[in-house]
Amino acid sequence: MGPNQGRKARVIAKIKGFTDLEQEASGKWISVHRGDDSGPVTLSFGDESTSRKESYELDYCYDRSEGNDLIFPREVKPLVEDVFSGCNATVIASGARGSGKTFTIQGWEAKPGLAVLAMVEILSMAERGGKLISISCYEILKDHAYDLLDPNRHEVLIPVKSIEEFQKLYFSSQNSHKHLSSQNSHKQSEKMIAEPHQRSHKGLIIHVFRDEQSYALPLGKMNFVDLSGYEDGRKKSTDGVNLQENNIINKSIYALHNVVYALNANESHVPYRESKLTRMLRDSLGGMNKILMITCLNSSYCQDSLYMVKLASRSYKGANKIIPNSTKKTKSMVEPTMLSSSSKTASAIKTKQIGTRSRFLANKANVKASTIKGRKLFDETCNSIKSKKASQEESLTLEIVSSVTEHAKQEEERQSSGISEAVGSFTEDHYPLQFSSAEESDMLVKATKETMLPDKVNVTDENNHDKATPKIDSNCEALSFVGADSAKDKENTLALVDKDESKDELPPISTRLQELSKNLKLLYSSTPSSIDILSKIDIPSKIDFPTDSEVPTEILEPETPRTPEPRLLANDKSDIAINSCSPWKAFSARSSRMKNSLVDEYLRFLNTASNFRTCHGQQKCLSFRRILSLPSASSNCFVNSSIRSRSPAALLSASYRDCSAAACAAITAAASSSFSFSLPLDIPRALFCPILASK
Ligand SMILES: Nc1ncnc2c1ncn2[C@@H]1O[C@H](COP(=O)(O)OP(=O)(O)OP(=O)(O)O)[C@@H](O)[C@H]1O
Repeated sequence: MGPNQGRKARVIAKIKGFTDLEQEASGKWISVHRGDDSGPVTLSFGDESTSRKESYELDYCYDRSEGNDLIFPREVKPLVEDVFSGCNATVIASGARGSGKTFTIQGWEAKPGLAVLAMVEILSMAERGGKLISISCYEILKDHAYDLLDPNRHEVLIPVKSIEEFQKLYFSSQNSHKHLSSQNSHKQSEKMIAEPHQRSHKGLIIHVFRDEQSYALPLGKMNFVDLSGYEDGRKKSTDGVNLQENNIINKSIYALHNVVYALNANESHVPYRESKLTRMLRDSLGGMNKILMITCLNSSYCQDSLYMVKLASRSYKGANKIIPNSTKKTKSMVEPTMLSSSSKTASAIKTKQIGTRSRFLANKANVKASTIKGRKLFDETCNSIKSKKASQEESLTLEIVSSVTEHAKQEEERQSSGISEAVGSFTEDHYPLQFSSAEESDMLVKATKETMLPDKVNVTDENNHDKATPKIDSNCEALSFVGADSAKDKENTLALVDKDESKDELPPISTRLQELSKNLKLLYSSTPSSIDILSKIDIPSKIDFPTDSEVPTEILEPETPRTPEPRLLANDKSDIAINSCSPWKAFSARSSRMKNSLVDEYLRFLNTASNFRTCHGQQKCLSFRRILSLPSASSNCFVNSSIRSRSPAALLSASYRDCSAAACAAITAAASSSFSFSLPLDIPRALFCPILASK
């Protein structure tokens, strides 16, 4: 409804209707001050017992008496229409425990939730337009994604033709998660059964397909996410959910808000990699896609609701980004998890680590500050078990770090190394791989150690280019590693690695970082955003390229560090920096050698993406052209398998987003011949030859 003033996400609240009990027990603690009907609104919280008054601004707030029948036509129906025009839309309900998230998203038969109302609308629109609909449901439990519709947890899309069918699938899937999860292990199964309210994030994806041919490549899709309730970590858990689980749940909530904040603030860096959920939703959150964040608020006094509205308000404003535990200012947001532990061992370890880290940072901050920022040294993963003492020490450390970092920033600006942007944007925005296990992170640390050595990051060495490329990748991955429980330890390890290296009389870290920065810049300069567009280049008119509006903006940005061939970077003479307007033009402007190389690389990629299967396990013929003209084709239709096994479909769409625009252009050009191919992919190089010859 109301204008979003250029922001990507609309952030609203819904105050849960009073139950009889609540009405008796407490007065009205939330007041909504509306200007006009389109918002924004100010929410005031008055807690009579503490005479506390706080106000927060949001796009809009639905009061107790305003239900889904009002919210749907005003907020969700327009998003359904967007989905049919090729956008993805995401509706997220977050809030404290029992604040009405499930009521809002799912509802029940007599009072359907927004997802059900959306499905009714989508089905009737699909019927009118001859479209196909499928759904998939997933659950994120302890940062692992599970498919709720498949007992074997393989990715599955269920075609849906009627609302009855949908309700049967959807409601049973929402109830099936305990059963499904219980298959994990006997032990866990017992636990699940014993805990009737096991907390997990639940998501529904409604995919809209143009026709049968495009099955597996949705025209658009609509996500509904029921985010488990935020819970103050200091409180004794009421449902057996332990502190660690609480932290994981809260971490996803922070991560999602950080992403929404970054999108609303139009930040160049969007921290999608902070949680499994944000990684999964990634292709539905950026670009032209739509987001509706609904913060559900308890109708009677609830401290957790207050935390949630603070988060929502920050996301709304796109200011004061929440980096839990990173500054004194944001400390209140993470206090619950910081202060709740009584583990002395953990405290001692933590204290030691903090000491080491603070000493390290004090010594190295003037050269490492931007890298630290890129790695989110103090994200919520640091809010692990610790004692009060440890948290006090940490806050002291944080103050030190924050001032040192500030100093380092200034220093860094003087040196204009540019490493921050390079590392930051490579690592999180543009690198979709996930590293969640301790082994993976160990490998990454090892890789980082190797790649930090300047003699091993010689991207200009023609002979070594094959070796150099993966090392640069590993380096970026390692630097970006955040989110796993061991992140902090790994960061400390990194610190020690640096320290040890300096003992061996290697060049100082500043020199090495500069070297790395230089190399990253070289990589950047090879990507199409910085390639001169030769306007005179003759583009064959028969080629049917995606229009600029069809091409996601990400494509035009410097993306995955994997794609460019270092050997070519050094030799390609056309590195003249002008922003490109389309991948094709960027590609055309390249030397034939570069084109050849990119095509080779892309073919290699596609040809290794074998065993592509549709949701029903049957190989299908897909129009290559369609894949390309639908760049937003979603990996989320394979959402779970993309997380677990990186299905070729997910890889394919990810590659379209993330590989260099030039490589995409090669494919786009090839697609102009409208050929189709059967998967598993085996694309002969000959397909590209005419295009290369014509250039
Ligand atoms: N708008 C509303 N009007 C009246 N009752 C409501 C409303 N929303 C929720 N409730 C009731 O409040 C209770 C909690 O709601 P719900 O289960 O939707 O909360 P939740 O946030 O999903 O909880 P959890 O965090 O445990 O998943 C339910 O009994 C539900 O029927």
